[in-house]
Amino acid sequence: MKQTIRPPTPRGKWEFPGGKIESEETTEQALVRELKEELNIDVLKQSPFMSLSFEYPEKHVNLHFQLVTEYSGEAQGIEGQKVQWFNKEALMQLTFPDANVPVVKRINELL
Ligand SMILES: Nc1nc2c([nH]c(=O)n2[C@H]2C[C@H](O)[C@@H](COP(=O)(O)OP(=O)(O)OP(=O)(O)O)O2)c(=O)[nH]1
Ligand SMILES: [Mg+2]
Repeated sequence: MKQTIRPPTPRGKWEFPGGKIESEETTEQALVRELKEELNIDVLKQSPFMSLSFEYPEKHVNLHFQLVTEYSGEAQGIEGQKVQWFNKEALMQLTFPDANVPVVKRINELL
């Protein structure tokens, strides 16, 4: 069974690991950097999974979700955050930020 990892959040909901793309970076480079910084893993293979825009009351976000199919190392919450692997059934029971609803739906359908 395919599993998906999510890291913690200061915002009280489960989130996928990741963060803001810096101005000189591609999406792929940003993911490699963020997963090293947040989980101490090295991403070896990734591909686009879904992109979307969402309006929170306080901000607009453009989110690019990537599917990581190969990595080395063992995921750890090295920034002190809670990290856990969930299978798909457990994933569907979690509470995510509102912007994540379409991606969780697509995980349910495709993975
Ligand atoms: N990482 C992550 N961010 C998400 C998700 N869903 C969602 O709406 N967001 C939003 C929240 C934030 O506005 C933005 C990502 O910010 P972030 O806090 O992860 O950024 P970062 O790692 O660069 O952290 P920082 O240095 O700015 O503290 O995207 C998600 O599943 N994962
Ligand atoms: Mg982050």
